[in-house]
Amino acid sequence: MKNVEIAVGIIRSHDGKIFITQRGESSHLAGFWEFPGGKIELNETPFQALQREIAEEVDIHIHEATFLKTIEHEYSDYFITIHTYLIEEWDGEPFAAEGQPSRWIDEEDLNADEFPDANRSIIEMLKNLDNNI
Ligand SMILES: Nc1nc2c([nH]c(=O)n2[C@H]2C[C@H](O)[C@@H](COP(=O)(O)OP(=O)(O)OP(=O)(O)O)O2)c(=O)[nH]1
Ligand SMILES: [Mg+2]
Repeated sequence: MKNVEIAVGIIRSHDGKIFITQRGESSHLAGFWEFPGGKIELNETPFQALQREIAEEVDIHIHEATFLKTIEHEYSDYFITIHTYLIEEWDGEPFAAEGQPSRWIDEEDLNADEFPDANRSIIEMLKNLDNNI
């Protein structure tokens, strides 16, 4: 089966809100909310892909991000590998640069049912992150 490798950013403000976007009507997994990001291109590191995708999709520039973890998930027709980063510093103001719906959401209100299945363990990890500090 095909393997898709992506990098995504959890863009978190100082007051604990996370910026999420909604997948377009015509896309695969349409209607689900997601963390901005996308596919890693040839000759790109995961962080370079993150920087590029975050600039394209939400128009902010990041100098650094904290790598959280890599998760693997099997959808019915492909495998996905997701490199997850926490972004707490950036230049600019995030907005849905590709016209997709977007919102800031309190971390505790993240609902795994509104995200693709692969995101379930990412959301669990996020909710545990702050309890463990
Ligand atoms: N961006 C993102 N993609 C996710 C998440 N969870 C998840 O299963 N995916 C899947 C959906 C897609 O199969 C794949 C990412 O594809 P994409 O369509 O966003 O890739 P891309 O931004 O490079 O866009 P494109 O050039 O292929 O149109 O990862 C998530 O939280 N964020
Ligand atoms: Mg994308």
